[in-house]
Amino acid sequence: MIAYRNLRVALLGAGSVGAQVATLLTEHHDELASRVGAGLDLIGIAVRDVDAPRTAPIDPALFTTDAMGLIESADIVIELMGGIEPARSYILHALNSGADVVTGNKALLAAHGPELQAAAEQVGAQVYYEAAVAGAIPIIRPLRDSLAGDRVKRILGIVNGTTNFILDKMDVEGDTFENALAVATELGYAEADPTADIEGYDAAQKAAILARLAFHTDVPVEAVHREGITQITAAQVAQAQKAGYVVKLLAICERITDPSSGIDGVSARVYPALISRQHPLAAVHGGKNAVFVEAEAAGDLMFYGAGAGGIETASAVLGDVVSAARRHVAGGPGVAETTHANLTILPIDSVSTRYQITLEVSDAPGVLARIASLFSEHGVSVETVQQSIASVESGATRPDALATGTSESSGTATLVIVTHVASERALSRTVADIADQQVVVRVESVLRVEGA
Ligand SMILES: NC(=O)C1=CN([C@@H]2O[C@H](COP(=O)(O)OP(=O)(O)OC[C@H]3O[C@@H](n4cnc5c(N)ncnc54)[C@H](O)[C@@H]3O)[C@@H](O)[C@H]2O)C=CC1
Ligand SMILES: N[C@@H](CC=O)C(=O)O
Ligand code: NA
Repeated sequence: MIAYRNLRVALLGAGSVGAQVATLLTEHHDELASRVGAGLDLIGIAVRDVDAPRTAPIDPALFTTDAMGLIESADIVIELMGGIEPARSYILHALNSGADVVTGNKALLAAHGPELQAAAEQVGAQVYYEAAVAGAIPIIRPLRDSLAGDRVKRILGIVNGTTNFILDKMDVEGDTFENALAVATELGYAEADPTADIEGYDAAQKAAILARLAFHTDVPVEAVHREGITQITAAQVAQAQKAGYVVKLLAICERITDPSSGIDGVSARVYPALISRQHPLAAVHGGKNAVFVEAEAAGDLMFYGAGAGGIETASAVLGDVVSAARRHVAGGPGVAETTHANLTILPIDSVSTRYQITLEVSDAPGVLARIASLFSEHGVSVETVQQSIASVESGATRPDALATGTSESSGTATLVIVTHVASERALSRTVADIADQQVVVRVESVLRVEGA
């Protein structure tokens, strides 16, 4: 039985996600009302242009350009416009007007999360943002609530659908980067400016949000080390495949200790990395996302599903709307988010991981021994070395002459070296010294190997 008055819901933005939220709120009105114990009435949708053509069947009477007026009449405000302003001002206005806020705006949360949380706390309201990380996948609540009694050690996340789609198409179909990006954009995965996806900004925003929840520490998005996928070539993807790896853009949030200073802290970083084809994240194809959480007591957990897409993301938004509505009905404060741990955010130099280094070197006796000695001088232990040798006449490859030092060729060879865990500092010094060697034609790539 529904005893509580109907709750007034305002929606800001009617794009890919907003239009789906409006449709679901309307079509599922009675079902949602019985779950919440109160009707959820969509009272208006703030848009830029009330006459713009819409693909979703939404009552045109709901559209308004008066966002502030709409916010002031609402119990729950759903922000799905994206961007920093006016979204930030609208959300602050909503909180100060006593409304709870639901948003999917990771760019805003990564840049102004602490300000919004403080504003919510001050008035006893709450900001809900399950849609902001990994779309439909429940990951905010699991980190904030389900794992609140555990200690998270590390998160490895595929949190950007666009880049996973591109890398997967290059891996599975041998597609080009450009073509795969065009398809991802057509499917509605990419941000309005896809630079946010392919240069890793979107994943870095999500990493900042995840690290904050996992380690109870504010993590400014500027402190997240970020590398995108634009430097990844078809040749690297093919070589990874041959070696039993797959290239994925990973967001990594980890408790680490700096090997030089001994400072204990948090690393948040985004880069394309190799992971073994045996790792569960290797099976995340297309635009799907997955977040692999390693916790002290729970062990390994993986959260998998649709990280992007209008209707899929609308599911996460509606879940938050129901939570907000239930809190209105039941009363009481919002769920606390703590940042009391206040850990140091460590730079990329403090990280230790495994690496794959690909070199083009002179095909001459003694070269391998020289390269190996440089790794050893810097304390970087080598796990495997593979080589192929380009024939000067044909350009074809033949295996292994360089290892035995028997080649008389004046051509070049490709060396693929995988290290054991080494510090980023030691590795970059090693690579700098290698690049200075006369026998080294070029350092083709240095990729981190994650997931061990
Ligand atoms: N599309 C997706 O798969 C996902 C999107 N998100 C996030 O959800 C939010 C919405 O994303 P989309 O729906 O994809 O974006 P979109 O670009 O399709 O829709 C945004 C809508 O807001 C409108 N808008 C912008 N500024 C406005 C203003 N000042 N007043 C009124 N309307 C305004 C735009 O005209 C547009 O119709 C973003 O923060 C995005 O990062 C999160 C997870 C997945
Ligand atoms: N552009 C993003 C959309 C969801 O956050 C992505 O590709 O994952
Ligand atoms: Na989510």
